[in-house]
Amino acid sequence: MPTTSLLLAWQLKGKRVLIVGGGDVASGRLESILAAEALVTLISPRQGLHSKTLGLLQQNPDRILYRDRDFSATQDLEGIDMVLTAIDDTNISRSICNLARERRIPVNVADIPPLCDFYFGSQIQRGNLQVLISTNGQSPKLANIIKKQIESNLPESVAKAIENVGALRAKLRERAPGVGSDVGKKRMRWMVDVCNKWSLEDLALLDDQGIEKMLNLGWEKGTVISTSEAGIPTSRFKLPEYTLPAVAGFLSGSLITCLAVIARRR
Ligand SMILES: C[C@@]1(CC(=O)O)C2=NC(=C\c3[nH]c(c(CCC(=O)O)c3CC(=O)O)Cc3[nH]c(c(CC(=O)O)c3CCC(=O)O)/C=C3\N/C(=C\2)[C@@H](CCC(=O)O)[C@]3(C)CC(=O)O)/[C@H]1CCC(=O)O
Ligand SMILES: NC(=O)c1ccc[n+]([C@@H]2O[C@H](COP(=O)([O-])OP(=O)(O)OC[C@H]3O[C@@H](n4cnc5c(N)ncnc54)[C@H](O)[C@@H]3O)[C@@H](O)[C@H]2O)c1
Repeated sequence: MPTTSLLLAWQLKGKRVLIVGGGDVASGRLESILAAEALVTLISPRQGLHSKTLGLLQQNPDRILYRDRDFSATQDLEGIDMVLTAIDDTNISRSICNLARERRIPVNVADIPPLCDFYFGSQIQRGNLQVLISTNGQSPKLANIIKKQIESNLPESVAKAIENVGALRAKLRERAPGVGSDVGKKRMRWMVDVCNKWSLEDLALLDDQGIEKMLNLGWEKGTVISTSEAGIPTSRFKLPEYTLPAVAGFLSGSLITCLAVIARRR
């Protein structure tokens, strides 16, 4: 078995991230870092900025501290929690990496694995769902292809189901607060039962009234109610997505066979 990476969901909100470079790759890094609500320092001469980097700079003037110059010195690393470089000069990248490591600041140098404390991966995002595909540095392009395969198999309802379960959990915590206590154990058991009993499609249909019913009629009595008890239409008898193409395929196949038989008889 290969040595693996530790995959985590890094909470960057309010942390300061330094991005060195403003080209195509840096623009992707910048977009992801802004989505994580980090504070960004971007160092890159204006004339080399990619149009996407420029657009993000213009849209987020309060969240990006922009320096229109090359990376200069150790002062650029003061107060920084994470360093990302995406420049086309390996020697400068190596020296920035060394400076960051001396200060124990995690660093990623795009495309140079030995200079990375962590790798980026191919990402799927659907609302609060994030999936990271990493090939452990072996093949970024395959990571991108695998991402598309996973994406095409994700149910439509997944983002909504996650959002609704998040709302249910928040309401449950208001009703039964406390951490690490017996009520905490009961809460967790009940949430596990809800997620096991209700399908993703059903959870995606849950509304505020349904949540109230689940809590009043279910949680309070130590049980999980059904979708009909919660007053939401059941999705159980929905035809699977592949039904229509399968039926169409079967019918056209039968038609072609019939025509072939008729033609042969003539
Ligand atoms: C996933 C993605 C995320 C992102 O960067 O955001 C990402 N690379 C992407 C694209 C991509 N990169 C390259 C190609 C050309 C095809 C090819 O070479 O295969 C393509 C495809 C394309 O361009 O279409 C070239 C390349 N990349 C690295 C090396 C060096 C080496 O392997 O030694 C070389 C060779 C340089 C050379 O030959 O000179 C290294 C890394 N690239 C990583 C991430 C990390 C490992 C990810 C993993 O574990 O899977 C790692 C280790 C470090 C890092 O940069 O974090 C993003 C796709 C996002 C998406 O679209 O879904
Ligand atoms: N991991 C990946 O997904 C991936 C994919 C393609 C390329 N890359 C690598 O990422 C690097 C950047 O690629 P790109 O296409 O964005 O390059 P690019 O040439 O478009 O952009 C480089 C940027 O860095 C800036 N720059 C150069 N020296 C600088 C310095 N000393 N200080 C601050 N800014 C400086 C330039 O002005 C420019 O904005 C390359 O080394 C490339 O090999 C990585």
